[in-house]
Amino acid sequence: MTQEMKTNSAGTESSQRTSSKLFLQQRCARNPHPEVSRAAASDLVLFGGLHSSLLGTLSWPWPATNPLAHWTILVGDSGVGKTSLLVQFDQGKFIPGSFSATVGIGFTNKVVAVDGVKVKLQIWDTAGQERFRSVTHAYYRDAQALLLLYDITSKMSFDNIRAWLTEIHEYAQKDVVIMLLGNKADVSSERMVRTEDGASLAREYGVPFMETSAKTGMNVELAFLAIARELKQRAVQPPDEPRFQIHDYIEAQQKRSGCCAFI
Ligand SMILES: Nc1nc2c(ncn2[C@@H]2O[C@H](COP(=O)(O)OP(=O)(O)OP(=O)(O)O)[C@@H](O)[C@H]2O)c(=O)[nH]1
Repeated sequence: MTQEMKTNSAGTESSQRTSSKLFLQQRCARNPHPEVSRAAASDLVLFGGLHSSLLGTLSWPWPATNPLAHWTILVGDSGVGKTSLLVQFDQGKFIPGSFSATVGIGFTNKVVAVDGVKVKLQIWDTAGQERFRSVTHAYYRDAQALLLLYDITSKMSFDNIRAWLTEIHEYAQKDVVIMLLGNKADVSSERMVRTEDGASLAREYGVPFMETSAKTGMNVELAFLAIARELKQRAVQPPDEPRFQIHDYIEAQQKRSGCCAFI
């Protein structure tokens, strides 16, 4: 995947992937918290360090963040497949090639239909590298959902999940929807993390879990649709109706497709 892919427009009608430079500027203006300002400032510097050829290909005018969209953030170690998962969901494709880490943060707007109702997701793709961590923290607070990824071929990325969850609990809202995803399930020959271990960790933290493949598309749509459904239900559900159960939904969908969910 090229650097350009990681940082620039994916360019479909219903979605746009962009640098969050403008957003960060807005955020600095309305949030005087020094940590956020520092994070934003450092991100701007990092974006400023990008090749001008890349900046030239960014879409213009810059799309504004959508206040009606549900904020969903992809987090996890560098290289686990966050960008690839988002590209697969947004464009239905996997771009193989050499790995190029995300710089800063970017978002894609995506509209999905849940029971005939349009649900807007603003999906933020964060950089997994440690040096961008303070930037990511600044976004947790506004997140309604977090997709937390590890790579099933990397034991370290799995071992780091506890640290990610600690961070999430520290910085995110208490009622944020969290889903644990074991990505790269297509690479079974190099598997280092058993499916049961992912499921068991998810159970321990009370979050839904499934294995995905950004390459084959396995469970990618299901992961985002389950999130969209949960967020939609939270937004519009009448108090007398039974609460939507994301665990049950995923299990039912998996049974229907004959695949494998571990919740
Ligand atoms: N086989 C396989 N490879 C994958 C999958 N997902 C991602 N990859 C590859 O793994 C590498 C890293 O993927 P990225 O999507 O860039 O990872 P990331 O989590 O966004 O990384 P950062 O931007 O550094 O946080 C790339 O070479 C991808 O092609 C997958 O499901 N299967």
